[in-house]
Amino acid sequence: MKPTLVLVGRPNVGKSTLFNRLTRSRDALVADLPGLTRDRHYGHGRVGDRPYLVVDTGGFEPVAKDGILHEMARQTLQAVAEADAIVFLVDARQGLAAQDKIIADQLRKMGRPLFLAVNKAEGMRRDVVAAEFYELGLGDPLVISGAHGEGVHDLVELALESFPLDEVDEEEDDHPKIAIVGRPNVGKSTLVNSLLGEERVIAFDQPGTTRDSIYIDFERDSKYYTLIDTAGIRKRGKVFEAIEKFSVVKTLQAVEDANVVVLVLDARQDVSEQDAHIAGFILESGRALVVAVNKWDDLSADRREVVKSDIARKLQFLDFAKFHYISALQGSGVGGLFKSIDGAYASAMIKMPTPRLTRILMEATTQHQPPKSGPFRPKLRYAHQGGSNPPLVIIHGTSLSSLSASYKRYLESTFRQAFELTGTPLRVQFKQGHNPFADRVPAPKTEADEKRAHRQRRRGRKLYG
Ligand SMILES: Nc1nc2c(ncn2[C@@H]2O[C@H](COP(=O)(O)OP(=O)(O)OP(=O)(O)O)[C@@H](O)[C@H]2O)c(=O)[nH]1
Ligand SMILES: Nc1nc2c(ncn2[C@@H]2O[C@H](COP(=O)(O)OP(=O)(O)OP(=O)(O)O)[C@@H](O)[C@H]2O)c(=O)[nH]1
Repeated sequence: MKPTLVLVGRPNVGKSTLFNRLTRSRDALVADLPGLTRDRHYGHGRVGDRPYLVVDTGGFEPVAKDGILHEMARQTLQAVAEADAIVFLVDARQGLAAQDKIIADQLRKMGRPLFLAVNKAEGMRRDVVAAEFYELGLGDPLVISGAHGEGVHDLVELALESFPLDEVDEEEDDHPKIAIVGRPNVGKSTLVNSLLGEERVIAFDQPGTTRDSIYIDFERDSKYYTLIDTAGIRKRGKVFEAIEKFSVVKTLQAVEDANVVVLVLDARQDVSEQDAHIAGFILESGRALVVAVNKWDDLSADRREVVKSDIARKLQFLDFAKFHYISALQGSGVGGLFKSIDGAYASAMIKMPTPRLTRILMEATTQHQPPKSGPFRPKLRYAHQGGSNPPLVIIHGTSLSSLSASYKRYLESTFRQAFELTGTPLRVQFKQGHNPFADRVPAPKTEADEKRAHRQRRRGRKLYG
């Protein structure tokens, strides 16, 4: 599982600036999609060959006793408690604030690995900046500038140092691993009950046994599925109960771990910022997706039309996914949900043979040539599959850097149609072949090579000259 870094600190210390820097490389992947919020709080980061997840906890007001700030503080504390490493940001320019001490006290109690980062320190002397923050008793302050990227790499490397690199899970299961996610109160537990309640649950740990077992295997219509548990689901009598409430960190990790994500929305409420953040994260992760708009029973007929179009507009960037309008409470629409889960899983795991991919590519370029850019026309030579879940198509050729975004989209949708993909993103990558002429006369590398090449040229002249 990827380690999760959680950024905490009082408002305005530079958390979102740092967050953006840490997740920036992935941003390009999902940039400019209509409806996708730019102001995100969850994302993917990578340092060297180490991937990790980042959570920006937003403005943290630890003293709020009730209301929305209190609720935010509660969720922040939970994210912090579940973090693999906490990065606590303070502001070098403002110096040590009273609120920093309150937050530090709370964080210390969590017993998680904790890194104190003194931010906005560009152009300042490290030792001078660090000095006053020793008082927090959190060890050596790490002096950084999120805006300028100074010290950021070292900070992340240090924070991730003690986590083993994820070994790649080679063993491929042949059934979907499903994560059911959504913000608090949309009906996830009710849906889980309607799924598991009537189905044969194959392995289920009874109350009181290990809290770490997060996979629940079940069978439905003679097919196997694994549910990734985000809320510590336990069986009590006839029903299943969630022992924990909504958990950001577990949600993110479940999405990473799943093949297919079921995003649950509440039809009675507008698509919220939190819905959009979770949706954006799912998109970025590349997982297959089915959207379940829940509590549909509670809506009048004309209200339903309004809600449908509103959701479609706001979540336009998820248009590759199937949307289902369900009632978890009444168990209606759940069968259809499973059809889409199966379809999305099959699409996500599809095998695309090189000859077929290349043939589709050739047909596509014959129908529409890639437009010339400058003196060269991009030449697309062949395509092969580079991965699954999401399926990745790698196209090789020359002058590929001048391919336009719209031409890339054309290719993507051609592959998507040819393989009838549903419910999964498809990624297309372009690999520039090397210049074929450069390979003909390899450049001499050593003095001995140079002499050998010289001899060969002379011999060649004698023979043919
Ligand atoms: N000089 C300097 N300014 C910075 C740096 N990082 C962030 N800032 C500035 O600090 C201000 C707050 O930055 P944000 O990233 O929005 O801070 P935040 O902690 O996310 O704030 P909240 O969302 O209110 O919690 C902005 O004006 C940033 O431009 C830095 O490394 N150096
Ligand atoms: N009308 C209606 N109410 C529903 C439906 N599904 C769930 N609810 C109600 O919505 C409320 C929240 O449902 P939960 O299943 O606890 O929601 P959750 O997403 O698991 O909530 P957290 O555990 O807080 O993340 C409960 O009162 C449910 O009875 C539905 O299909 N229709």
